Order: sequence, then C-alpha cells, then structure tokens
Amino acid sequence: MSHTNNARRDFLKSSVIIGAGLTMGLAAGTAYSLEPRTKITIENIYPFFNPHQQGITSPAQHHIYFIVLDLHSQDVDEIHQMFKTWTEYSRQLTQGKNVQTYSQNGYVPAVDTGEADSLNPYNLTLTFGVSPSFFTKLGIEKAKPAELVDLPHFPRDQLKAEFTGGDICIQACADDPQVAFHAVRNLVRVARSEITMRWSQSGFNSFEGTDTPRNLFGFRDGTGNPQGEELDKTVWYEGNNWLKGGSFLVVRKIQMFLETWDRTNLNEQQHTFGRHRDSGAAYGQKKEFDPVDLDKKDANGQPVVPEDSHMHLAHKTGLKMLRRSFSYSSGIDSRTGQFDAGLLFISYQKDPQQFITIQNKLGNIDKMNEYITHIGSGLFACFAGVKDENDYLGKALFEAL
Ligand SMILES: C=CC1=C(C)c2cc3[nH]c(cc4nc(cc5[nH]c(cc1n2)c(C)c5CCC(=O)O)C(CCC(=O)O)=C4C)c(C)c3C=C
Ligand SMILES: [Fe+2]
Repeated sequence: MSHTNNARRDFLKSSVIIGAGLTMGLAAGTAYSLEPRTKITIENIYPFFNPHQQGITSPAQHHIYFIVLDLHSQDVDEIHQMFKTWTEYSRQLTQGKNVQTYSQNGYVPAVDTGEADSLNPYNLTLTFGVSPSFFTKLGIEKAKPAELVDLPHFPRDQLKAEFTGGDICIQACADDPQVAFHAVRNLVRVARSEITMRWSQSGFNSFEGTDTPRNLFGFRDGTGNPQGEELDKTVWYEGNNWLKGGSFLVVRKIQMFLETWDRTNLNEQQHTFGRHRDSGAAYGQKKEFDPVDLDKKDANGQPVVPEDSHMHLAHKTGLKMLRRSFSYSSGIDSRTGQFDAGLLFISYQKDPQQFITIQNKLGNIDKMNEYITHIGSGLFACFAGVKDENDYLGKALFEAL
C-alpha cells in the first residue's frame, strides 16, 4: 500500500470522478462497464458539525462498537488535549477519511491502521460521554451535573465487574462493522498514554428500509420511541451548564436466555410484551403504531394489555426515553453451553431519572425477567455537538473549570 496519500480521501475523490465519467459516458452513448465499488453520496455521511452529537437522534445504523475506557492520566490538561485530538480524528473518520494523511516514511508505523482504506463512511457516527468517576478522578467534581450520579442497584441486577464502571464511553455506529471498529481502534491508539480499555461490546441491528428492527426474541423493538418534537423534549438536557444540548446515555448489557425463550409458546411470548409478534401491534390494536390503550378491558374485565407485561409496566410510567439498542452474540457461554447473546440496551434521556423510574417499575414484576439478566451497566453524560472548526468535544466543560 502506498503511504503517500490519504487513501480513503482519494477513493472518495475517484468515486466522484468515476461517477461523473459514467454520467458523461452515458450521455455520449458510450457503454461503460466500470462501476465504483461503493457509491459515496451525501446519504452515507452525517455532518460532523451539528448542535447535538450524532448517533443519538440520527437513525440507528446496522452496527455498533461500544467501548468504555478508564482514565490512565489524571492530568486535566492532557485529557483536555485528548478530546481536541479526538475531535479532529472524529471529524476525519465520520467523513470517510483516514485519521491523518499517510506519510512517505516507511520506517514508522502508518498513522492510520488502514482497515477502512477504500471503504465509504457508511454513516459512521461517534458519540462521546463521561461518567461520574471522570469528575472524581480529575478532581473537577464541582463541574459534575447534579443528575450525574451512579445508577442505583435495581431488583434482580446481576452486574459483573467486567462490564461496569469506567470513565469515558465511545459509541461508534455505522452500516459496516469494520468502519465502526476502525474508528474506535484509531481513537484508542492515539490516546494510549491517557486511557486504558475497560470493556467493549459490538452489536448488530437488522432491518429493511425504515422497518422497526426485531430483537433476538423476534419482536419489533423501538416502536414506542418518541418522534419529532416529543423526541427532542425527551432527549436533550435543558440545564443551564456545559451539558446543555447534550444527553444522558444509559447502557445495560442484558443477557437473553434464547433457549428458554425458544421453548416458550407464542401466546406466552406475546403476553410477555403485550404486543403481537408478527405485526408489532399492541394487544387490542391492529397495526404496529396504533396507540396503546392500557384501560381497554376484555370480556372478563381484565386489562387487554396484561398488567405484568413489559410494555404495560413501561408505558404506565408515562415517561419516555429514546431506545437505541443493538443485539449481540458473543459465542457460547462455556458454563452453560448456551448462546452468549442478548441486547446492548442503550437509551438517551435528558435526565437519568427517566431510566431509573422505568427500570424500577419493571423491577420484579416484568414478565420478561424470566428470560433476561442485566450483567453490565453505565451512565454517561454526552456532550453537546461540535458546532464548527473552533469548537471541540467538551469545550464548554473544560472552559468552565
Ligand atoms: C428501563 C428501560 C428498559 C429496559 C432495560 C428494556 C429492556 C428490554 N426491552 C425489550 C423489548 C421491548 N421493549 C419494548 C418497549 C419498551 N421498553 C422500554 C424500556 C426498557 N426496555 C420502554 C420505555 C418501552 C416503550 C413502552 C411504551 O411506552 O410503549 C418493546 C415493545 C415495542 C417497543 O415499543 O419497542 C419490546 C419488544 C427487551 C428484549 C429488553 C431487554 C433484553
Ligand atoms: Fe423494553
């Protein structure tokens, strides 16, 4: 591979040229068999400069690589500089470029790890957040928003130390798994003196067009997510401090016992959610997005949507959150010989209390508890977006210190 150019940038350029050539050739009536391998259009790039970080309300992609990092350095200036570098790298990566232009020097490692060379951006988004311990370790607790405290212990939690804690999270989402991984790998690589890796999880999200994806229980997952104005009101932090325009990210690694689920009859499965598996419609309704009616009673005077169903309990709180989850399958659980699979549950909300209240309501009652266990957890405050060339991730926080 030649290190003389920014290969991804040149690929983008040549795609455009080939595209233009194709159009001209066709116009002149010439037959061209040469096709660009992938089509770079504005549709597979999210603008990096934006009032909010991408990867929150932007439509969910097919793949995620989620990583939680520990601070190795406790020097605020070093961490400040790290976020500036990450901003510049993220700007390049999300536009389908290498993190830096390759040099001609073959005696040093290449500046970019290279596995995304010649790949298009695949709608890559990078979303950064910091946890309560970030503030403690850096000795900047006075800047910690009051809402950012460790999540409480919830009924039935079986959290494992290896999937909890950590100071920083990066959510990389893309329509290609290698593009997402490449981004995280290069961000970690440049910050090796400042951070260490704590835990990570890759995941997938499969759907056709604008269909709601199905989770590994076979049910549409995301139907009840807020839309439009309600979405903005649900997600964006409104407090008057550096986090304004940001959001709180809750991550839960939830193991799903697929073999037990697969032995459960369909009626019981549907009862678990209070929705029909095929259509996604709520009980008592016909279509997926028909409004949920928890007051509707059957001939025996019983609620049509069972009171212990997952949806009944969550909906009844009257609270909203944006769920942006991905399924995972990580081989076989060596202790049980069963699939090690589940949901990397991710929700965004303007106040962690939205998650806490709903999770407490699900508590011991949720019928779905028979088939799942929460094994990982985290709460992170995600900065507002990077607005222009003079801005960077966390600027408002670091300038407030
Ligand atoms: C505390 C928050 C939630 C956790 C944890 C959670 C886990 C979880 N959920 C499913 C599958 C479905 N959830 C559905 C709806 C739904 N779930 C939550 C919250 C949590 N889920 C909310 C707020 C809602 C929406 C309720 C409403 O207002 O209607 C559904 C129904 C379809 C949909 O709306 O998406 C499914 C299916 C799994 C498998 C899971 C953990 C493994
Ligand atoms: Fe749910």
